[in-house]
Amino acid sequence: MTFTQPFTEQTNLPAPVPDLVVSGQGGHWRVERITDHLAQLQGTTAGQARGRTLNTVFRQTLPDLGELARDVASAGEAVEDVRVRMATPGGETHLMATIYPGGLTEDYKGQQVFFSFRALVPGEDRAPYQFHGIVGISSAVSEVIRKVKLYAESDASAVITGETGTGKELVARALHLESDRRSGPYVVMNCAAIAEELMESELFGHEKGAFTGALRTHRGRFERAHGGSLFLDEIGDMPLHTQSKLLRVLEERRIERVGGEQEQEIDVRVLCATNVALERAVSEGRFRADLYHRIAILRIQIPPLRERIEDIPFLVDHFLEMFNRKYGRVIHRLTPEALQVLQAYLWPGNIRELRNVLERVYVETRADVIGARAFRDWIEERQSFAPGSWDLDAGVERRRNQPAVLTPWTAGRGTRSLPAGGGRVFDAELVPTGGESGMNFTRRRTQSAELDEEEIRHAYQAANGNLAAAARLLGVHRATLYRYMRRLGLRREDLT
Ligand SMILES: Nc1ncnc2c1ncn2[C@@H]1O[C@H](COP(=O)(O)OP(=O)(O)OP(=O)(O)O)[C@@H](O)[C@H]1O
Repeated sequence: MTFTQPFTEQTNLPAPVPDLVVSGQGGHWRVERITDHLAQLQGTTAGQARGRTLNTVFRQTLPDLGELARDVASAGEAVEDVRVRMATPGGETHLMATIYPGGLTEDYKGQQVFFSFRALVPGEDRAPYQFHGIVGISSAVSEVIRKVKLYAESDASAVITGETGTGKELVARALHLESDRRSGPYVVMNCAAIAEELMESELFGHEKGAFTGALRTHRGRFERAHGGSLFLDEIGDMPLHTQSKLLRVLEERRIERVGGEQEQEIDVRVLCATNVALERAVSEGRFRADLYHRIAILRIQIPPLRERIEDIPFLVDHFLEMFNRKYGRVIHRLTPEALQVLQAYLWPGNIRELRNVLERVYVETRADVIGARAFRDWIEERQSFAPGSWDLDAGVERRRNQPAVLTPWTAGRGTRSLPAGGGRVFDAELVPTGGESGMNFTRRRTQSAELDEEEIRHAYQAANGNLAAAARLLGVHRATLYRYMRRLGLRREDLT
């Protein structure tokens, strides 16, 4: 299928010919032109779509088309081959987009942005992204990579947010390696791992005798990162007085060692990561608002692994290759059943946890394929240590028509109460049915784990109409609550 169809009305557009032209200012985009083909994909016609706001024509895309338009308009440069997941009236479709800036609108008040889309070519739909060690197939990973490429050209500070183990440091390193600073040093400092009283000397260095125990002159991380990038991990844990000093350094581009009398110029790009919401820390007075605005000029959000379980098979292959090199053996793959077990887990520790579990199972396995049974001990530990880590729906939903693979050793344990922030213990009762070495299981939902309309309504009202809060009250992930609502045909209006 060729997606792009030339516009008849306009002949002098740069190649490739756009399927969509939007114009706007201040982040509000309207559809100027659209091909019939693309409009039909959204259940409308080109005539009806023209003049409407972008997000009423394209209700749900990942990445968001408006955000792509904004990035391209402000950078003034085209971005090629962005994989876009697009909700359509009949389901969803994946397309490759090229987006390029189109200059000012006729009234000089706004900007135009062009999109051209193409269908994925065979092979492209299954080839994972591999970018400075970042592996994945999901639109979320594609979006992260797109932002890294875009932000690598800037020298502004960036904040990378995401739960623990989602790959924030990997992304920071990729930002450094993609930037003009790649041949300079890349220095890391974890703010949570350094005692408060040592933090300033770690960052800015100290002179000999500056304080008791300062036996030698010490170069700080800023000095060591001169000409390169400094990655400040867990910036949310930085004490307030150090935040003030950091802000001054970022503004003046000069540092002074603790106990020193001379300032020196530094040329460092600061990249930060946090797994706490900095906005909340600002509103609670734990993080300086001015520093927040200074460092959060560019932001990259990495979604948790449970929201992109399609990445799991590719991450598994990536880690198996890594362990094959490390241990000098060859394990080819996981069985589909083993993959299903991994995809049903909520991964509170995200990709780090996945890598660690795989390494343990790798070391314990003598065969060249790893089956579901190999994960038995780990699952048992997880069940007792962190109940609430399994959302069997998450793994099951994308593989409708296949039996869910669960584990016999967890069967019939029922629902327990939750740790803070956790989900339910089991969303299902686990029933062995034979299969791979007796390891195939069908899923049977337990009474207590099933959410019904009344329970959802109750939680929704108790949470004052906030679905995320209602999900927390119910002890399920927000995505799980949405799934239940869809399944029960419930809309928000039905819950009031
Ligand atoms: N997309 C990915 N592809 C391959 N490996 C990944 C990916 N994301 C993370 N990893 C690996 O997972 C592990 C954890 O990643 P990383 O240390 O970057 O996470 P983090 O978000 O910085 O964690 P924390 O918040 O705990 O510091 C690393 O071994 C990293 O290489």
